[in-house]
Amino acid sequence: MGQETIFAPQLFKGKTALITGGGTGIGLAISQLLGQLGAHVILVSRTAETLEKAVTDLRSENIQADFIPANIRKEQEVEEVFEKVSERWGGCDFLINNAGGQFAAPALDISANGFRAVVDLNLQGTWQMSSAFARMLIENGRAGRIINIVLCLKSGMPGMVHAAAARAGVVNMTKTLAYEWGSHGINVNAIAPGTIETSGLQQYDSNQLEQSINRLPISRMGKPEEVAEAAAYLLSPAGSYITGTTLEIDGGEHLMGATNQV
Ligand SMILES: CCCCC/C=C/C(=O)SCCNC(=O)CCNC(=O)[C@H](O)C(C)(C)COP(=O)(O)OP(=O)(O)OC[C@H]1O[C@@H](n2cnc3c(N)ncnc32)[C@H](O)[C@@H]1OP(=O)(O)O
Ligand SMILES: NC(=O)C1=CN([C@@H]2O[C@H](COP(=O)(O)OP(=O)(O)OC[C@H]3O[C@@H](n4cnc5c(N)ncnc54)[C@H](OP(=O)(O)O)[C@@H]3O)[C@@H](O)[C@H]2O)C=CC1
Repeated sequence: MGQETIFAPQLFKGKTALITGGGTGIGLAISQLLGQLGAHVILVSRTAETLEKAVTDLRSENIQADFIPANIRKEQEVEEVFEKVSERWGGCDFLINNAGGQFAAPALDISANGFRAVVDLNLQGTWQMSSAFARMLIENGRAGRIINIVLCLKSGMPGMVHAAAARAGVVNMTKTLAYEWGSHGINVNAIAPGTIETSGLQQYDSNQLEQSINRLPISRMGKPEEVAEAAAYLLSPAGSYITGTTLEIDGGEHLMGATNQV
């Protein structure tokens, strides 16, 4: 069955993709699509039960899927992920840094530790994964691609200052690493989703979500599958000359200016 796609069935045959947060929402849609296009997908997140269920479902569609439970905030666990990937499957070609999130709160209600937690997950975690992935590729003389899933940054994100700061850091990290690692054959890009219909949105006020959706040029929520198609494009041969960019998949939200998230 699988997801509807414009891409050819065996586009990613012979490729291996590691997807953080690959067991839920946007990450699961990316795992599903890359898998159905022939890639071996390796799902990474903290909750083994969620990953196990996702992998069982993917395998039932003849997708080659595996999982490694790990917390991307923990440097040692990240190192172990890549040791396992190298030992068990001889490395991988694509890294999708999708794991992330935050809590909505006015800036004055965010403690130093609250700010640190969000930066640690979204910026430090993404860096640790990217760095370990690039080292593995470069040691093996292998090319690769990285996609960082960020946020639609608009002109600021009232109610999410920690996430806005962390993701802006990832956007600039994307450009900088694209520059530094281009000569190693590693393309680095980001995707900035707008409001995408996943269970991750349950923590937000539904009235506020509705208001922000209503004002969009394309006035509906995005689907995780629409983000997955963009990821497949960037990972495909069509994306071979694209690096350092951030692709907005947001129904035009980036045109709208800031809205309050709390
Ligand atoms: C229009 C809306 C568009 C939205 C677009 C975006 C959508 C998405 O991103 S969907 C993604 C969905 N998933 C998530 O966002 C969940 C992610 N959240 C988390 O995983 C965690 O909350 C965390 C990583 C952000 C923090 O985890 P952890 O380190 O375990 O946090 P602690 O519970 O230990 O707390 C640390 C620190 O933060 C303070 N804190 C936690 N929640 C709040 C809150 N709601 N308001 C204020 N402060 C909060 C907490 O009190 C701790 O601080 P101290 O008390 O000073 O120690
Ligand atoms: N939905 C939306 O509207 C938007 C989402 N995004 C971003 O897209 C990404 C996916 O979000 P979405 O699918 O909606 O929400 P989900 O909550 O389903 O996805 C978050 C994923 O990240 C994983 N994760 C969280 N913390 C860690 C950690 N420390 N180590 C490893 N994995 C972790 C979670 O798994 P586990 O708990 O098992 O660790 C989960 O699978 C996030 O980065 C989110 O911020 C951006 C813009 C809009």
